[in-house]
Amino acid sequence: MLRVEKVSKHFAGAEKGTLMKAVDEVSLTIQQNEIFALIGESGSGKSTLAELIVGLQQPTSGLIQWSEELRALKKDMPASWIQLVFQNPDRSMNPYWRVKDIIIEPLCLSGYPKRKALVRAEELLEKVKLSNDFLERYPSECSGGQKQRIAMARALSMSPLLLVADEITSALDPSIEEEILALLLDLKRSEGMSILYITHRLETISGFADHVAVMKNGTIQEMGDVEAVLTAPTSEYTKALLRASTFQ
Ligand SMILES: Nc1ncnc2c1ncn2[C@@H]1O[C@H](COP(=O)(O)OP(=O)(O)OP(=O)(O)O)[C@@H](O)[C@H]1O
Repeated sequence: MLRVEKVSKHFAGAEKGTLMKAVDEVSLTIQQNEIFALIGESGSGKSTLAELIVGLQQPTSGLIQWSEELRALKKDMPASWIQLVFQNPDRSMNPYWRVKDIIIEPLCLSGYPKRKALVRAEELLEKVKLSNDFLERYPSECSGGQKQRIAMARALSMSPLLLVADEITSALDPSIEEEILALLLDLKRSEGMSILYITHRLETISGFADHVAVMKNGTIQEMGDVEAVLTAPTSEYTKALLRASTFQ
């Protein structure tokens, strides 16, 4: 569905004349209706790759392309086909707005009449398993897990083909993290979308993601079917990550 081909993002390094290769010649394909996990330690290049995919940064070289069928469907790819949810939902929420206004903003910006958008907001809250009374709340009246659900409802309002979830459970308690992962699985099934799930926690992806790419220093060390990578890793780096995680 979305092909990332030999994509690099280089920055000027700390020392004069050096390069920081945040992402270096990364290639991967995200299929329709799959959860693709991107795993790696802090600084491995996950967020930079996510921002390249979403279009928030431009690659130094390489290509990021929708499949031919999708390109044929729409000549110019609308940015709304990819939505991003961050680790910190407060980054994308105006604290002075009620939840209903936060959720309907992308719809209204794309020309949806407000009354229709409000009806849609109720449906979206239902999809992320929050009751209607959240519509009138402010973000400060919601927990971290509830705010992540609201951020997801807002992202879903644009019916994305790909949802990029960047460390969205890192700041949550393990039980809330489990609930959010179950919700993502549900959404993959009900909405038929793909999810790029970025995390440094290898132990969260078993039984959840379909494919995984393991990143280190801007490059992919290993990639494949999740259960195969977790049970029979081939790279020394993945083996070390597995030893350090609580995954058995
Ligand atoms: N604008 C920039 N200028 C220079 N270096 C950058 C820039 N953005 C990122 N980097 C560097 O690129 C590397 C990858 O950063 P990135 O944020 O993608 O890693 P990450 O795996 O997402 O880490 P984390 O899990 O901590 O967010 C890091 O060494 C970072 O310091």
